[in-house]
Amino acid sequence: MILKMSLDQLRHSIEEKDLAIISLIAERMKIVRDIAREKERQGLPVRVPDQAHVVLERAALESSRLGLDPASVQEIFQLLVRMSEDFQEESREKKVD
Ligand SMILES: C=C(O[C@@H]1C=C(C(=O)O)C=C[C@H]1O)C(=O)O
Repeated sequence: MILKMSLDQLRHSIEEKDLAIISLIAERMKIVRDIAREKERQGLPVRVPDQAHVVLERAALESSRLGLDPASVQEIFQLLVRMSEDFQEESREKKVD
C-alpha cells in the first residue's frame, strides 16, 4: 500500500510522525518538570546515572526488538536525557537567583 503513495504523500506521512515525536518530547519534558520538583523536595541530585543507564538500556532493547540500530536510538535518548538534566539544572539555578 505504501508503494502506491506518491513522494509527497510519503513526506506528509513523515511530517505527521515528526510532529508526533515532538509532541511526545514535550510530554516527556512535562513529566521531567514534575520529577524535578519532587527530587528537589526530597533533596535528591538532578543527575542520576543509574536511572539514566536504565533509560538508555531500555531504549537499546526496544530498538533491537523493532529492528532498529540500538546505538543510533541510544544517541537520541542520550540527547533527551541531557535535555532533561539541563532543564532541571536550569530550574534549580533560577530558584537560587
Ligand atoms: C528524570 C530524571 O532525571 C535525570 C534525567 C533522566 C531522564 O531524562 O530520563 C534520568 C535520570 C536523571 O539523570 C530522573 O531522575 O528520573
